[in-house]
Amino acid sequence: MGFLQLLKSQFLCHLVICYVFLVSGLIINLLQLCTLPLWLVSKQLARRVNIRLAYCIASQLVAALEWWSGTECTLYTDPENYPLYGNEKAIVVLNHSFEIDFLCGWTFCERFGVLGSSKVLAKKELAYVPIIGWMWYFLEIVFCKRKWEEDRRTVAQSLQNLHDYPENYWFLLFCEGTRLTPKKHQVSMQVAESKGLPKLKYHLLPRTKGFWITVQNLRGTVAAVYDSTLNFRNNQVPTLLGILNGKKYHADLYVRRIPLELIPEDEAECAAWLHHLYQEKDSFQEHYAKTSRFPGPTVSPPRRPWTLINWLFWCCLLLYPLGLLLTQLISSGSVLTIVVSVALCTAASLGVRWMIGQTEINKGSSYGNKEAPLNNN
Ligand SMILES: CCCCC/C=C\C/C=C\CCCCCCCC(=O)SCCNC(=O)CCNC(=O)[C@H](O)C(C)(C)COP(=O)(O)OP(=O)(O)OC[C@H]1O[C@@H](n2cnc3c(N)ncnc32)[C@H](O)[C@@H]1OP(=O)(O)O
Ligand SMILES: CCCCCCCCCCCCCCCCCC(=O)OC[C@@H](O)COP(=O)(O)O
Repeated sequence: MGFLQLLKSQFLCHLVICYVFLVSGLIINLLQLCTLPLWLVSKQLARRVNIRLAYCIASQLVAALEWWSGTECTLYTDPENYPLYGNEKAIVVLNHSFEIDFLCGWTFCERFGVLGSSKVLAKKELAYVPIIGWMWYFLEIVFCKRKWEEDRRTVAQSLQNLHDYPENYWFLLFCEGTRLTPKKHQVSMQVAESKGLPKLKYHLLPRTKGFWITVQNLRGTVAAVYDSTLNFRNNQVPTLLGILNGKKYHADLYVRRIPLELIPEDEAECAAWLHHLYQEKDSFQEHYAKTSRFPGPTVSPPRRPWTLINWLFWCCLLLYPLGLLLTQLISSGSVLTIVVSVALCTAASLGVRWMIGQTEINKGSSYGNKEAPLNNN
């Protein structure tokens, strides 16, 4: 192990990174709160300001992936469509089997200039995650309870609100609805069987209602669906803790652009279309398992310096006062102050560990474990 790699695995480094993320995140959340009056004056300006503020948070995690861990991202796609990426609004359909799939998604958003405005249909529980969840509130992220009877109205309303969104965005949909586990796969294949649908080897059976309602409500606004299939080289199982430890991964993403007009309007036809899409996605994963690549030509969209610049900015801004505080603390010699400070640091690191836990599959929800979902946690 080289010196740099050893350094990246040190707990002290992780503490510093988490401190910068936590404090800058809370400052940005506060700034976002300050934009509330602006919504009354100019909604579009408030949205544009919030896109930039959100970029300052999300890009720190992207910087950790692309600059700290040095993870590489290769895109397999039709070169004819490449110039459209980032220059139109799109719905992204992605497989949900990796703990950092959302972060790879963000990384591609960053490289095509839509990171700040990127959106997702997310489970409601994530709205309460400090910093990221609070940031999403100001980005008009669409939340669902994964209870259709309640979601059909609220999700449609939130999607309608995006009609006059002033900047291009990618709207991410994990149609599987939950992360893939052997148990959830087994249950979902029983459902597939009961519905007379072909079994999938690498995916859960997609939930079709969220896709249909998204397509219907964003018609006329969004130009295309980007069918995206993600995998990692050499059977890597990437984690956020791995990224924090500086572990390098290699992500491969296969993207097909499907014009929105090609997607059926009728609910049943749209559902059948999505099931067929997942059967195709399954065959792409089979191809990957056999050949270690997706079909078609590759391109590696380059990483941009902005995520690093933003990260270094916050480090410079926040590490100096931390240094001053520590010096004062040690020179004060007060045992009580030192004990309180250590307790605060411990609480903060436990908080960050809890946030990282939100990304871990083994701490995931029980949604999809039973044919009729009983609860969401
Ligand atoms: C590559 C570029 C990437 C770009 C990235 C862009 C943006 C990035 C932005 C942000 C990044 C951060 C990401 C954060 C990630 C957070 C993601 C999540 O939170 S995923 C969870 C929430 N999302 C979803 O669930 C979406 C999919 N779900 C749906 O669409 C659902 O239909 C629903 C709308 C949520 C409603 O769910 P509900 O359970 O109430 O209803 P369903 O219709 O789904 O269920 C009943 C239906 O399903 C059948 N059934 C029962 N059991 C199962 C089972 N185990 N598997 C499959 N199907 C099952 C049941 O028979 C019913 O069938 P029917 O419809 O025929 O009646
Ligand atoms: C700069 C680096 C700083 C690192 C510090 C650590 C920061 C921690 C950040 C935590 C980010 C939290 C964002 C949560 C996104 C999780 C996305 C996700 O994958 O959700 C799962 C759901 O889709 C389905 O849930 P399940 O039903 O599988 O359960």
